[in-house]
Amino acid sequence: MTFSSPTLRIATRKSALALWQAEFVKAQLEIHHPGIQVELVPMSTQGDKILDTPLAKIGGKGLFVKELEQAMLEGRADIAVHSMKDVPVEFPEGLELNTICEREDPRDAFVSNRFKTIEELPQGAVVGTSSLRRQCQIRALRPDLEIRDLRGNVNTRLAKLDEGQYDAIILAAAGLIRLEMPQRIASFIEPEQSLPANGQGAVGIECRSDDITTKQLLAALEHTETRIRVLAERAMNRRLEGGCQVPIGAFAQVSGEHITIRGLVGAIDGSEILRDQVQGLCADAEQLGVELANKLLAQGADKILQAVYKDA
Ligand SMILES: NCc1[nH]cc(CCC(=O)O)c1CC(=O)O
Repeated sequence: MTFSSPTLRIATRKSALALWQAEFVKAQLEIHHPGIQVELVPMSTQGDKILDTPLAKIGGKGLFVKELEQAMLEGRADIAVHSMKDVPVEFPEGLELNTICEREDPRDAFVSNRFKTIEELPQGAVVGTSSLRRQCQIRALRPDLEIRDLRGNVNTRLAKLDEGQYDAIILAAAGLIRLEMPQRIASFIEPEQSLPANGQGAVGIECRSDDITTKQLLAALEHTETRIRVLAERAMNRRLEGGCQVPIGAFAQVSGEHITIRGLVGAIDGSEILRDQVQGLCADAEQLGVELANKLLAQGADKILQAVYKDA
């Protein structure tokens, strides 16, 4: 299909990873729709500006997406490309999460210049992560380690590791793979040790609900299996009322018509970790996510989460 319509504008954050994802969507659109004009509209979000405070303390859902959404609502951009992990579960009136692209490796990565795995770290080693989810799972595995806050985009975090501020850091494998730094991954952390965040490794595209032309263009970028998995994971988070800064893991896998979803809620100090899983048909993915959340709530997840929100 060839195009003579106006330029499609992509609102994006300016971090290397955000730009990579926006360029990826641009390239995909150009492959599927020869002749289309696509342009990036880079902007800073609140989450990019506040760099000195742990994310868990700033709170507020959608720290990294609000400015992008404003641009779409005001007609300065047509779509926004997000890491699904950072996208709030609810959308503002007039906007929708239209497309979910194929997922990259969803696992967390152990990154260190001296050690290969968490097990190899010496007693009391310093591990950098600002994610409450990663923090509680690492603490449960290795209570002796010292967890220190680590903010900034992927390159900033790597620079802090290289300066020697940490013995190891934990990052999403997807970011390192996309930024062509897979050699930085000392080892992948399996979901049994660190259950990924909902949506980790997946890219989503948001647009105005009434923009039929754009939606037709985006249809080619949709990846059905990823959508099923991510919607199941997000349904679990939504039921637990978890924003993006919570000690919650959610990870779904699909095999044929069946889906298995694993969920985790942890106390930040790793003293208590609740795990559960559900299985069923892909067609029931979101209901199963809710069911999984209910199982975790029945185990006492609400008590753990209330304590987290109170301390934040
Ligand atoms: N919270 C920041 C963020 N959002 C998405 C990714 C990685 C890429 C992805 O999950 O798609 C990262 C960095 C990280 O967690 O290491």
